[in-house]
Amino acid sequence: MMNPLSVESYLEKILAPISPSKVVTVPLLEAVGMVAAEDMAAKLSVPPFTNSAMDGFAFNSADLSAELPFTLQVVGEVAAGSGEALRCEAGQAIRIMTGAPLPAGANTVVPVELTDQEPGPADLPQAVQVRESVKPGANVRQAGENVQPGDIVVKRGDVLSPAALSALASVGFGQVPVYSRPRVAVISTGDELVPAGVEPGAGQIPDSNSVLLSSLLSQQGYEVQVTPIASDSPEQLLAALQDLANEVDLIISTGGVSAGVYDVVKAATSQLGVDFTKVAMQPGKPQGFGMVNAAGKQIPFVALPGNPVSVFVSFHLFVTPVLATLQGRSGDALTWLEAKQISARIVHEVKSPKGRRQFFPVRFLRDEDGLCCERTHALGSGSHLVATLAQAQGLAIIPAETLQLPADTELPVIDLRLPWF
Ligand SMILES: Nc1nc2c(c(=O)[nH]1)N[C@H]1C(S)=C(S)[C@@H](COP(=O)(O)OP(=O)(O)OC[C@H]3O[C@@H](n4cnc5c(N)ncnc54)[C@H](O)[C@@H]3O)O[C@H]1N2
Ligand code: MOO
Repeated sequence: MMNPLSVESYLEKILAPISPSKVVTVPLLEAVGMVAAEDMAAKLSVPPFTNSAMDGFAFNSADLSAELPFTLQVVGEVAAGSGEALRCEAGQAIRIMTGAPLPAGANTVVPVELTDQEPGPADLPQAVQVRESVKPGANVRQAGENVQPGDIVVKRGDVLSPAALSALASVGFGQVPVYSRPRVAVISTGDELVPAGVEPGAGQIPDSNSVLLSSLLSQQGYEVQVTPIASDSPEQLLAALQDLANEVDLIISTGGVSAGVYDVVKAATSQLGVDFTKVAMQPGKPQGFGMVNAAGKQIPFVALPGNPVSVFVSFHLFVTPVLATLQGRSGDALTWLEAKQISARIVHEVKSPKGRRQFFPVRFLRDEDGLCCERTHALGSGSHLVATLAQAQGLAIIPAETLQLPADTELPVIDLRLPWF
């Protein structure tokens, strides 16, 4: 039997055949969380024109005097949004508002508080007395000092955060080319499952996996299609896959990947080229992945184990990077995962199985020594502990070679409170 793959090797294996989805152009207001499909070069400079950083009076620094106070004659006013061409001659000042274009001849602004004038609404004075010293060029924002036309503001593969979108707006864009957001299908398999809210009969349990996956996906902005529970019949599953391939860009199933007699996903999809592997992790050991040829296209198919905590852990470790790769995100999956890791002290002893990296749900606490965490249930990483997933804020990680750790050990923890994008 093959040795289990490491989490890293498995990730590399499943991401290798995935290429980004098609490019679409969307308005900035619809693009948050999507990934830029092109380098975006500024069309406008920022600032677009030289302007004042303060409400005050603009003048030429040649008029600065070491003798304070000194007086300038006020010859006009310029407010933000004004396109009026004003000129400031020697010995003159122009009243100016924050963001207003600096008049020709002026290169310095004195804030109103450093003059004899009262801040706030007031008639235009005939003269202004400057009472405190001002440096030449003070309070002036030069055109293009942030970026100039042609400067790259967002790179292909960057995730469009609210801040990135505001940057694009500021340099002249109203829309942006992005990789389309994948549509995702979720199939839970198992004859024992009944839909959430339906009273289970003998030997039956509620289907919590499809609720978990579809909610995780919709929380990240994906369009999700949940397929009514497929039975443990391979024919029915194959037919469902063919239908779904027409409508979605990724199919995720849960259950039926292990060594059971009725492991339907394994039985049905091995013939489609889906590869079933053991990964050296706990929970989440049995995993399946393949590019499935259906409806005339190749669709990534992720077959997760049925145990609910295994689904939760596998979603964060594998499905999220698959989705990020489908969306053309730059960089590599291990860096994305590392970006979600913090260090926290575990307040109790932990045990871990040999040869498998353990991921167990924790909640965060704070004590006199700072950030710490504790398991959400005394059974730690048990893959069936779905009811206490409600409290999971992080996934603590125990290295594969570690079997036991004392209380108060610092551990890496995937912080699930942080957004993936
Ligand atoms: N002989 C072996 N047995 C098992 C092995 C093994 O290596 N050898 N691996 C164990 C591990 S580890 C896992 S994980 C599971 C994976 O099992 P399957 O993917 O085949 O999943 P099922 O057998 O269908 O279900 C497992 C478990 O999860 C419950 N389940 C399934 N679907 C749902 C759902 N939608 N909502 C809630 N709960 C669900 C199901 O009732 C089972 O209790 O295999 C071990 N066995
Ligand atoms: O890998 Mo299984 O997910 O340990 O229970």
